[in-house]
Amino acid sequence: MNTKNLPKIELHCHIDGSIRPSTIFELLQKENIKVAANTLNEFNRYVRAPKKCSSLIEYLDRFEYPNLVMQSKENLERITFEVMEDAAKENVKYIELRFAPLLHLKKGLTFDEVIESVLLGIKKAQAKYEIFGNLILCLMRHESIENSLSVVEQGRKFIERGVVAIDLAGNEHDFPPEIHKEAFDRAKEYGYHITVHAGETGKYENITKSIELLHAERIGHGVNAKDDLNTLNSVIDNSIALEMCPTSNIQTKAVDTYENHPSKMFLDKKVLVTLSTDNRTVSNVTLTDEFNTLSKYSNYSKADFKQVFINSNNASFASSEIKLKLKKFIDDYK
Ligand SMILES: O=c1[nH]cnc2c1ncn2[C@H]1C[C@H](O)[C@@H](CO)O1
Ligand SMILES: [Zn+2]
Repeated sequence: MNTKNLPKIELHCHIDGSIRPSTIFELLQKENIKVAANTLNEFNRYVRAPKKCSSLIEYLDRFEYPNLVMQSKENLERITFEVMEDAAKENVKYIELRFAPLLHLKKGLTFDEVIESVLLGIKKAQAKYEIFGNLILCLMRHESIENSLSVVEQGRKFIERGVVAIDLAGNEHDFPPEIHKEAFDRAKEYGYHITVHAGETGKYENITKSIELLHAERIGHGVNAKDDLNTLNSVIDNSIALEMCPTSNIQTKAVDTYENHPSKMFLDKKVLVTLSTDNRTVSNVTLTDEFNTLSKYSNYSKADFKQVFINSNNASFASSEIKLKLKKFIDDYK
């Protein structure tokens, strides 16, 4: 099966975890920022996580250098364009990119400038390639509720202009979902879609909490639903799509091996499984790589990948017009 040619949809891709290492290295040098490496080869290990980290916390360490070069309009636009370009070149037809806007205000950009630069990168990539994109704003678990509310408030004017949803990301182990409930109540009121990282390396209870308290329509990862039947049933009964990212899950120790990753078992139980990279650079994967790994270790067939496309399209936060265009890609694929 040629998985590269398969039309694909990616719903869970962090911009800051998906910048080309060569771009990060180039921009750090251009901006005279000290780097602990002399060559790109040496630099790679600072932005790519080991195959197995000690925990999600070690994985999240790899976002330090990317953040340093995401503090200007030009860089934000270029980086976003390149992530879309890389995705388009492996037949991703629609991508929902995400990032945490408050992490990009360190060198004087305003919130609006940050969002506008990223949206411009998306727009330029859409003009050049056969790919559509939308943007999800991440609230960070360790940050204050005031900061979360401020993202929801300031992002509001960008709904319908490319911003489609609010997410909760970061250290799940120490910061349960309910801390940010007020921000998610407000997000729902304002008409954002909602997705929440849950059941990645935290407790499976975070999945039902995210659905019931934070109004999640989709769950980022959700692997821990394998450990509790009531949780899995709640995912199925509420038609919650899971944004599953196998390689990232192994790195963060959410799952021990590819063979034990639950995505195929969930798919066979009619869970709305979708597949993504999470972080193309930090996890050193493309979506094609993920598909190849799944066909090797989890026995995914072409029909399974088509079902994943259909699930992803239905669960996407795209307009009905875009969804219709995307449907045609899979209907036409033989
Ligand atoms: O897999 C993840 N789990 C939780 N948080 C994550 C993951 N990958 C990236 N992040 C965090 C680090 C980024 O700086 C932030 C926004 O993209 O989201
Ligand atoms: Zn993620």
